[in-house]
Amino acid sequence: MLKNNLGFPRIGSHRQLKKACESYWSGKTSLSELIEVGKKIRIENWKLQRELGIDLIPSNDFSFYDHVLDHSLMFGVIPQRFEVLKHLPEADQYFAMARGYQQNGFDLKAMEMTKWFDTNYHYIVPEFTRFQTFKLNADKIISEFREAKNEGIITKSVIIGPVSYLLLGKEKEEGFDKLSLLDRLLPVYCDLIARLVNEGAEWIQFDEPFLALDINYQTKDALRVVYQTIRKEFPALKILLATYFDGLQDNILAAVNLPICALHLDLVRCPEQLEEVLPKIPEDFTLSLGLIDGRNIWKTDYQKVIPIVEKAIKTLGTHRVMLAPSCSLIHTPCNLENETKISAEIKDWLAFAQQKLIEITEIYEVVVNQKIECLTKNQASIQRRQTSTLIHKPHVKTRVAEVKSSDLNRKSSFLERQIVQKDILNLPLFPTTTIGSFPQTDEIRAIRAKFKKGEISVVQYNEFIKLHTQKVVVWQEELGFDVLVHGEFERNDMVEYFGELLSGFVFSENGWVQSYGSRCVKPPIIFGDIERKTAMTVEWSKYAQSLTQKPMKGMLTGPITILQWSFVRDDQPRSSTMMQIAWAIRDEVVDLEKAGIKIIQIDEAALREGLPLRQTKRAAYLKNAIDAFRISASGVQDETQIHTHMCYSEFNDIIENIAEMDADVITIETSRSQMELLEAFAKFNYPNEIGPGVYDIHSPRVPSVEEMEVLLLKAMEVLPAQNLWVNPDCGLKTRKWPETQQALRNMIEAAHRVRERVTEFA
Ligand SMILES: Nc1nc2c(c(=O)[nH]1)N[C@@H](CNc1ccc(C(=O)N[C@@H](CCC(=O)N[C@@H](CCC(=O)N[C@@H](CCC(=O)O)C(=O)O)C(=O)O)C(=O)O)cc1)CN2
Ligand code: MET
Ligand SMILES: [Zn+2]
Repeated sequence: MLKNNLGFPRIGSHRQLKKACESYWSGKTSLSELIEVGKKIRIENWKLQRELGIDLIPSNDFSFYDHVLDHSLMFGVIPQRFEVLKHLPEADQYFAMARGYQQNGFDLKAMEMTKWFDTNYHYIVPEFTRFQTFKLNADKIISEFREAKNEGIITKSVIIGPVSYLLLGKEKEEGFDKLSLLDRLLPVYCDLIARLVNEGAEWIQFDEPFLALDINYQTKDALRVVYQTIRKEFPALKILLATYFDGLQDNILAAVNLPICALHLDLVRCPEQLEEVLPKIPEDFTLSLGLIDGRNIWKTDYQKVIPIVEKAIKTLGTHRVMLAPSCSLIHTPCNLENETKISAEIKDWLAFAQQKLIEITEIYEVVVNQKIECLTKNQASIQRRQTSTLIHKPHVKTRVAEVKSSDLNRKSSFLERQIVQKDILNLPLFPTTTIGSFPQTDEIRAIRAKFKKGEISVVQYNEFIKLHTQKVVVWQEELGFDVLVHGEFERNDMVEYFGELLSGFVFSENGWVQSYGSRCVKPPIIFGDIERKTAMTVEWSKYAQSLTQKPMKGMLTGPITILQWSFVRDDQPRSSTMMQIAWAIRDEVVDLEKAGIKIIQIDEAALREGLPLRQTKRAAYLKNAIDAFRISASGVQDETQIHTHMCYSEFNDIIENIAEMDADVITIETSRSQMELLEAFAKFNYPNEIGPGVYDIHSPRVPSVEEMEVLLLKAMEVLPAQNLWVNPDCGLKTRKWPETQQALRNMIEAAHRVRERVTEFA
């Protein structure tokens, strides 16, 4: 029974990779220093996994920015516009594709970025053209394989399977289907495999997560062709095909009929599938049981898992079963041992990536070597959690249980509210605003770190934050914004900040998880019933409003997003936890209104991401999610304008649900995709107001006045001008000040130009 790992966090246990990348980008360190940091992380990870007893240790799970972009480079899928950078070191071309490039007279937009399935990880979307060609560049994967081999480890290279790689991409021209590129891509995969086999590879892991999604017969056919071809060319190769994030369901036959050696199943997301898959598994086929949750941080209950392992063994025999995490461990933090502040009682309930690998070994020991003490120890923890007095608060549960329909509805319809709001707010056509945060400078982070360490007092810290808030308010007024924000300088992260103020959460010091590129998050851990202890944002919003006559937006994170970006307790339905958060946010919204705040934004950046991958589960999720948002937003008078914000939202398929949220204004991501999304809003006759992002804030590139004007004109073609707002795609916390100032100045100018045009027409 092999112990199989699908992927290990690559950022380093103390975010070494983040620091090294950012330092290289800012010109402070050399490329060779960056490469060295990467190498060190990889070698540490491999050695660690070997020490922990993992048999199938992954390689090529490392990436300097994103593993999908690595594949695009590996296959020469480089958009034409980056050709002009051919003279640069490959690393710089790579980072240019990820981040855009605005130097030395060049001005290249970054490639699109989107969510990796239902996670908070973002990948760079491959861009395919009709006549797309592929050319192998296997340097990275081969050199990583060799690196590990030098350490005496024959790794299992991890690659995205050809079908999933194509499906992850986007057709940049009309009139072709990306799957039709398979004929040209497959030979290049075969060349790649040949190279790996030549180096001594035994196992290769092909990730085909789409097999766990709703796919059509063409896709199943493509999978068949791919793996038959590979099998034919490499009869001795051990192909492990990994699926994750959901169950195979109607794709079971398609999967088990593939000529592969091993199939990995996510038995955390879909434990039911085992029953159906087991009898269909062909002879000599190994099953990798994904039993350790790669998407959460709770200790595995061995008593629940071991019978599953035994069942698989009974049908297949020990040698045809593997133990594994449910998916790659990049979605969990590295090491619980680095936590010093989580109370001993709660720490006892948790497992981070490293501990999850230990769990695999322990389960193996219990099953194979009857090492019962591992089980006994595990059961004691599980029981301590179940009986802990920290978790349950009856009054919270009661409040959530007693929802009335009036709790879910604003007092009047949108059209009625719009009239009173227009009257009170008196905003011009195309009102300008931003999404909330302004640059979180190193200075601000350093001061917060000092405050957290107790080196400065709360008074000193608050004075410092107030000063920055005041500066940004003055600056927005000077620039001519219509609706202002306070900048969110007091927040470490839009979810962690609220978690810290609510009960039922704990926090790690080092529990970082990669979100995109060098950006990481430290998801709070929800262990118990959630309650608002005191007002969370009112003082900051009141202070910011006191500095200006213009409306100051109150800024909150919504229940869906707080849930989605936390590690959520697994002892009650997620929807119950979401409703508890919804009530806490509602109380805050009402308090903001009482404090004189006229516009309140409730960010639901993660609404789309939380959407189940399988169609059949979507309606139930959406019902709960929309209810939760409505509970949080409906406590106010008609006069109070509720905004919501979503980023990276491919929500063509859920536009009706977005309308049901009934936010007075929604701001959304659209700039990287050139307003493509708006057609969905137009087709649906979306009734409420919309701010389509015209400035892509995920890139340091400064957009010109003209290009934002063009985007606004495009928006006007499909949506009524009186419903349009002008704003960036998302918050500005990750940006630097100079580019932010320039870009926003251009944005305001673009809004003015469009206003003039419209008045000329009128
Ligand atoms: N949770 C979440 N998910 C999200 C987003 C988001 O904003 N939050 N946005 C979307 C895009 N994803 C993003 C993810 C992370 C960041 C981001 O900026 N992360 C920061 C960390 C934010 C943070 O927690 N900051 C803390 C800790 C900062 C820190 O690194 N402190 C230093 C100490 C500082 C010093 O002494 O100088 C350290 O610990 O080493 C703070 O400000 O207090 C980063 O990677 O740099 C942005 C967008 C989608 N998903
Ligand atoms: N209000 C938040 C901000 O501006 C919304 C971000 S969505 C990831 O940073
Ligand atoms: Zn956003």
